[in-house]
Amino acid sequence: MLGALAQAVERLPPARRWLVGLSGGLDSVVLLHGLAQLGGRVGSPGLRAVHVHHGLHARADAWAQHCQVLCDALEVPLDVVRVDARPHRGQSPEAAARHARYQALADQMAPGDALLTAHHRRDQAETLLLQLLRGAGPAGLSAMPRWQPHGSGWHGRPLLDMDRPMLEAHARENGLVWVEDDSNGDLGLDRNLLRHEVMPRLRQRWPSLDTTLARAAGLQAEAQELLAERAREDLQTLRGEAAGTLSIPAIRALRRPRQRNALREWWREKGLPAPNQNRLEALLQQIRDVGPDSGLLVTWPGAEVRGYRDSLHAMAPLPLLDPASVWSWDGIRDLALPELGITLSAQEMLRLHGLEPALLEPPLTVRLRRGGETCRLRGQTRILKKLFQEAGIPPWERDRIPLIHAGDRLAVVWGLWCCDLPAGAGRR
Ligand SMILES: Nc1ncnc2c1ncn2[C@@H]1O[C@H](COP(=O)(O)OP(=O)(O)OP(=O)(O)O)[C@@H](O)[C@H]1O
Repeated sequence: MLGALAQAVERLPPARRWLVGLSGGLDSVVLLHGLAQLGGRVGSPGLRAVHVHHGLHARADAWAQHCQVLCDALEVPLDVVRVDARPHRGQSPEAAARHARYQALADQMAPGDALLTAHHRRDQAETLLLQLLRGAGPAGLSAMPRWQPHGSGWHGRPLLDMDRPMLEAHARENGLVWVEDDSNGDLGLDRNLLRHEVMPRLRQRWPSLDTTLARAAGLQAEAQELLAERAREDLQTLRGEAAGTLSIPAIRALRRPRQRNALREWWREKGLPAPNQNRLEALLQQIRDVGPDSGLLVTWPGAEVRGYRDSLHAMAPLPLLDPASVWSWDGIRDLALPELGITLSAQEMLRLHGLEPALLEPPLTVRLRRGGETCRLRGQTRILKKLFQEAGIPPWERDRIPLIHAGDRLAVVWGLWCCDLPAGAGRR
């Protein structure tokens, strides 16, 4: 096992430090033990273990304690991180725990760190089958890569080419002790049903099932890489006018499979979840049918796509805002507006607008657009809506732009215009 592990880690990118995700189960105990044994080699990165305490199981404290005993014996530092793994509406408890776990593990990573988990070949085979049963395409059927970017570094799986019996043998030979999670026996969970009932039956007939399925996953990963390459090429020609947008007419000119392929890559690059098949088809239909400015909008959990003029915009769902919101600003200290994703500062005001906010007529208030606002530009009074239209600002952005008022006058449309001020006021 150690020889295979040494080879596997040599194929991983360099790292300053390895953080091992230690559940206390057999797989991660073997991984940590193996890495600790290799640790004496010249040039090995520093080693640290992280145990995520989900607080969900009656024995959760005992698992954390078990990890501590093991790490003390191996002289590997351990961090026990507690997380809130309560599921959101519509989320399964397993998905919530998994999400909280990977977030907590990513939070522990410093630049140059690598997260290592103990997924092995059987996990890979199960993942492929689960994805197949969900109707996944090549991206899902690629299952788990040997490594991928994660947090501020990367996430590697050095046991991915190893069989479970090899890990068990290593544990036996070294007298390792591990904990069993009794939820692993719950056949109500899809993965457990596959693991305990379906795969053993398949393995009787096809003894090298795990290797064969892992090979199929590798072939899918290769096909997916080519699709992603094609998508990246297509995205170059699809770029819309505004940064990060796509041109609707250019998308229309592609055949449907290429449209789908390019859009999936676009969401992936933006870190947004892809929609399910129904939502994707609804979007493609709107792309085909809507005219400019007819309000293309398709939403799904975690993302929304909107059309404005000829461009397609994708974003995380916009939080609802109260148009009556008013913030007061002293024009000196930074004013964070998290609902708008903006922080106002005197320095930024000077940079963007050449204005010293503290010199504006007090009190300074920040408001949102309610309709009917005007701004004097170069001596001419203009309706704000018209200015937004001329500048091509999409409607959903217009309502989120801070409007800084000096007394009762609109003085600054943040990032865009500085409305005419009485001679000399506020300007440096
Ligand atoms: N509580 C935990 N704390 C730290 N690391 C963990 C914890 N649970 C699991 N891990 C790491 O994640 C690996 C996979 O664990 P497990 O198979 O239970 O995950 P899963 O829920 O099936 O999801 P996935 O396989 O997608 O991570 C483990 O081998 C271990 O390295």
